[in-house]
Amino acid sequence: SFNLHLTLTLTGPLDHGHDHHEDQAHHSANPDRCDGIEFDAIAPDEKGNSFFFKGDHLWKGFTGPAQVSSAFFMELDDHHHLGHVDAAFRMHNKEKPEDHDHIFLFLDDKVFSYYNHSLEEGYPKDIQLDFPGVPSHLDAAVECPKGDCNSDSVLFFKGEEVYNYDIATQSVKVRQWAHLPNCTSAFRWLEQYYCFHGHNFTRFHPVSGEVNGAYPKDARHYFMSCPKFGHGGDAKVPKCSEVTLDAITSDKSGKTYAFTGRIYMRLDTHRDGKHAFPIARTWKEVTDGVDAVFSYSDKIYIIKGDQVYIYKSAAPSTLIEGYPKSLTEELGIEGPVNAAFVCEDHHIVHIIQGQTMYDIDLSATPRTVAREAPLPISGIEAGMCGPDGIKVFVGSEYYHYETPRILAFSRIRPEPKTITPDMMGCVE
Ligand code: HEM
Repeated sequence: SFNLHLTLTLTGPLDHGHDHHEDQAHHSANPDRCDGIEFDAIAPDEKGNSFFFKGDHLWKGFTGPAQVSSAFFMELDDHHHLGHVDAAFRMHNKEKPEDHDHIFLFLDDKVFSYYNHSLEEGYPKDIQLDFPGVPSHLDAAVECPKGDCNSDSVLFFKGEEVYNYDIATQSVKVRQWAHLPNCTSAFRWLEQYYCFHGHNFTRFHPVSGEVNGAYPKDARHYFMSCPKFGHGGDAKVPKCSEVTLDAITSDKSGKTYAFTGRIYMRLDTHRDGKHAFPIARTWKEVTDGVDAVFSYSDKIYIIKGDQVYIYKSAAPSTLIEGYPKSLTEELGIEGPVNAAFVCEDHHIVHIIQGQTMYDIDLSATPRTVAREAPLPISGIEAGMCGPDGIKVFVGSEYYHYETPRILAFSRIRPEPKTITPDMMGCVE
C-alpha cells in the first residue's frame, strides 16, 4: 500500500548515490528543494497531486521532504540504470479514455504511462511509438488542452526547440522561443504555464511563448514551502464567513469564476486546488474591480459602473474591439448594477439592480428591457445560473432557485446556504 511505501522510504536507506553533482560528503542523497535545485520534471497525477522529480527522488505536493520516486512509480526501479526522469506530463485526451489523465514519464528514449500509480501494459516503450516526431532525451514536457492551445496538445522541450505535438493528428510543429530560457521542466498549474530553469521559473503563453511580467522568479517563493521564502505578502486566506462576492459567472464549458475586489478565483479547479489572481492578469483592462459579470455564447461580459467590457472567453482573453461601451448603449439600462446572469442556451440576461430584476433579450436590437420583476430578497451582490439552477449571493450566504421565474415570483424564501471551503478555498 501507499502508506507502507512511505514508511519504507522514510526509514529505509537514504543513499541511492545518483546525484552525481551533489557533494555526497556534505549532503545526504535525499535532496532538499529549499537548497535551490533544478528539477528534472514536474507533473500532476490523476488526483491533482503535483510531483516534482529530481534524480531518483521526488516531492509530492508543495510541502514535505523528498522521497524515492519508485515508492510512487514502482517500475522505475526496474530501470535503475536510467537514473532520472527527463520529462513528465499528464495527458489530456478525452477522446481516448485509455490515455486520458495518465501521467507520462520520459526516461532517455523510453516513455512510461501510469494511471493510479500503476504502469500500463505495454510500457515502457520507445517514445516515438507513442509520439512520432518527438525526440528522445527530452528536457521537459507539459500538456496543453484545447482551450489553452488550439487543440489537445503537448509541448515538448529539448534544448532551444519546442515541439508542439498535436495529440489527435500526431503532427509536430517545431518552434524556437528565443526569449524563453531553456526549460528543464514545465508545469501547467491552474491553466497557467510555467517553464522551470535552474531554481527559477518563467510563466509563458503556451501558444505564442510570450512572457509577461517580472520573470524569472525563484520557485522557492511559490511552489514549495521553504524557511525564509514565501509569497503573497500580507494576503491571507479569508474566512468563509467573511467572503463576499462582487460577481460570479459560469460559462458553457463549466468554467466558473468568482470576483471580489481586484481579485478573481476559478472555482471549478477542484483537483488542482484554488488560488486567487488579480483580475487584470486575465482581463487586462479591468483594473478596478467589477460590479457584475455574465457569460453569453463564447464571451464574457464584465460590468463596472456604467461601462461594459466584452471579452472572448477563450484564452488569452481579448477585449472585443470598440469596448468598453456604456451600459446604456450596450444593454439599454443605467448603471450601476449588482448582479447579472444568463441561463444556458437562453438569450435573456437577467440584471439585478437593488431589489428589481430586469430581463434583456440579447438576441434583439436595440436591446431594451423586456420585463421587470420585483425580487423577494434584497442585498443581492452576485448571481450565476448553471446546470443546477441559480445562485444569488447576499453577503457570505447564497440562495438557490431553480429558474429565473421562481426567483422572481416565488414568495417562499429558501433557506440561505453558507459559502464552504470546498467552494471558494476559504477557511472555516
Ligand atoms: C499551495 C499554496 C500556494 C501555491 C502553490 C501558490 C503558488 C503561486 C504561484 C505559482 C503564483 C504565481 C506566480 C506567477 O505566476 O508568477 C502565486 C501568486 C500569488 N500568490 Fe500564491 N500560492 C499558494 C498559496 C497562496 C496563499 C495562501 C496566498 C495568500 C493568501 C497566496 C498569495 C499570492 C499572491 C498575492 C500572488 C501574486 C498574484 C499576482 O500578482 O499575480 N498564495 N502563487
